[in-house]
Amino acid sequence: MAGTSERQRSGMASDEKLGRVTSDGLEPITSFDEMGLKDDVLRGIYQYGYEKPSAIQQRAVRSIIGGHDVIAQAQSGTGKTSMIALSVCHLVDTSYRDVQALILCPTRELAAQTEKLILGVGNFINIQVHACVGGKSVGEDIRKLEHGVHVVCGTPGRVFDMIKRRTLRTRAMKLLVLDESDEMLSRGFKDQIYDVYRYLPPELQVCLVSATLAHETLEMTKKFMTDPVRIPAQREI
Ligand SMILES: Nc1ncnc2c1ncn2[C@@H]1O[C@H](COP(=O)(O)OP(=O)(O)OP(=O)(O)O)[C@@H](O)[C@H]1O
Repeated sequence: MAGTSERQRSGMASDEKLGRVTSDGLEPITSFDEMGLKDDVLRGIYQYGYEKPSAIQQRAVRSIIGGHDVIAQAQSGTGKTSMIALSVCHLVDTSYRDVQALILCPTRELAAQTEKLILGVGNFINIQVHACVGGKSVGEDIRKLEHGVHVVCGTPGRVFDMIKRRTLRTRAMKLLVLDESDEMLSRGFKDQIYDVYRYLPPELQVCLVSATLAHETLEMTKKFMTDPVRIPAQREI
């Protein structure tokens, strides 16, 4: 998307292996106030108890909410799920009830945690979110999705099932997040991720969060992303 101008301004380097991917020159933003987040999302963040963004949040949120495709290298426990939650809360327009953001996760637990964080941070924007995961009642998924939600987080198999049934409508989707994509691939979700992707609109922002960037993850970034901004791994939260 508008990634080029940001890169040009900050004089970022390209990385041969990842193509036109950047890393250097993204100044950390050390306060949530400075990120350009909607006021009601900021209120939600502070009410949730966060005072200062973690290292990955300081580096990645601006690019995500600025509409860029982003590759964020982040381990568990670095605040990456909260980063996804607050970015999604900012990007979704809750004045209409279509699914605008889809977050694919490797496990049911991570999908549930993501749902909880979105509801927490989104407390003042009346955001509706549904965790769509295997092992839970299909009837409940259908009921929730037909009632209308802004965000779906889920495991690739169940999400694809809901898309095929046309219960999960993809027409208004503007953001796809692949959380722990290395883990999703190692759990054998590759085909389902590609199946889901084929149903999404072409004008789609894609963010990928992964601790490592394995060969298959790089392949996905090439297929799904345009000029991504890359945020390298950070050591501390
Ligand atoms: N900016 C922040 N300030 C204070 N605590 C935070 C902040 N961001 C995240 N946390 C807390 O740190 C812990 C890990 O955060 P989060 O779940 O967002 O990260 P994660 O990298 O996805 O980790 P995990 O995989 O362990 O859930 C949580 O307890 C969360 O509430």
